[in-house]
Amino acid sequence: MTEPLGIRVEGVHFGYPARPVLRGVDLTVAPGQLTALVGLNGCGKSTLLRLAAGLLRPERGRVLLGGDDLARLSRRAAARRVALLHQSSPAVPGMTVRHLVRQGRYAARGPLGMLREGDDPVVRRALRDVGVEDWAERDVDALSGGERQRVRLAMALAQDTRVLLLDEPTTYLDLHHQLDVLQTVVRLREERGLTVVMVLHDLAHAARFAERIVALRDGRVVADGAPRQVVTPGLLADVLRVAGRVGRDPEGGWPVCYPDHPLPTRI
Ligand SMILES: Nc1ncnc2c1ncn2[C@@H]1O[C@H](COP(=O)(O)OP(=O)(O)OP(=O)(O)O)[C@@H](O)[C@H]1O
Repeated sequence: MTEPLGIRVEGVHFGYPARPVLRGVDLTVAPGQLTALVGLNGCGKSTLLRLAAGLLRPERGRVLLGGDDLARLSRRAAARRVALLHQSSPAVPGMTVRHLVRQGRYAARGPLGMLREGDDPVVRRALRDVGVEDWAERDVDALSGGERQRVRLAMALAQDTRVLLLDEPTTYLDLHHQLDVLQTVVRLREERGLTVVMVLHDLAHAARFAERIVALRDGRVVADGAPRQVVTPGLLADVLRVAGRVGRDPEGGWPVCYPDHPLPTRI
């Protein structure tokens, strides 16, 4: 197992034209930590992950991976350290699952774009990690939404990075595969020492699988801590704009939410 890498987001401001999104985000993710990022639609979760992956540059502040400022790393050097599972991506007509997952190896390619020796075992392992090896020769555009989501996760794993950023990894998945994917993430993080940040809309999953929950509102971190401390009726109301109760799982002890009704929201 290689040493896990930590992430530091320092005073980050970012906006799209005419739309400020992040307004001074500070966040330190310890090496090997499994963090869930929660918040309302449009509050900036995906933007924060894109900044942490080096796909966007902060207007102010900086993002460090393992102590190195991402702004000083080339796109390829960053992609060797951090993989991002995007929220969605278009299907590529005629591309097989194996071919798509191999795209995850682009950062590991040599200067002439050739796959280095040893790439295929990484691709095979990624296909196995999410249980899609039997589909390797199928066309991606012939897969269901949930099947495609798992293949996209395999592509991110094929990058073989120490930091994994997952933007809604359970989207399109049935409950069986939601649990399967989240347990796989927990297992890989333990086995390979990955640092994981994942955006989850399901607070029940965040409370059960993450060791830390970070909540964003209006472009700022407004709650940050262990699920047992952070998941409260106040968080439901203030951050997720839902009135509800919070109890405890009788066996696991993690917080369980009983949402009741939505509260007014500006977004
Ligand atoms: N490429 C873009 N150009 C302009 N505005 C954008 C762009 N991408 C996102 N935004 C806007 O920035 C804000 C934050 O978007 P972001 O995707 O980070 O939110 P999010 O918290 O991930 O939302 P969701 O839960 O819906 O995925 C939103 O208001 C969105 O409309």
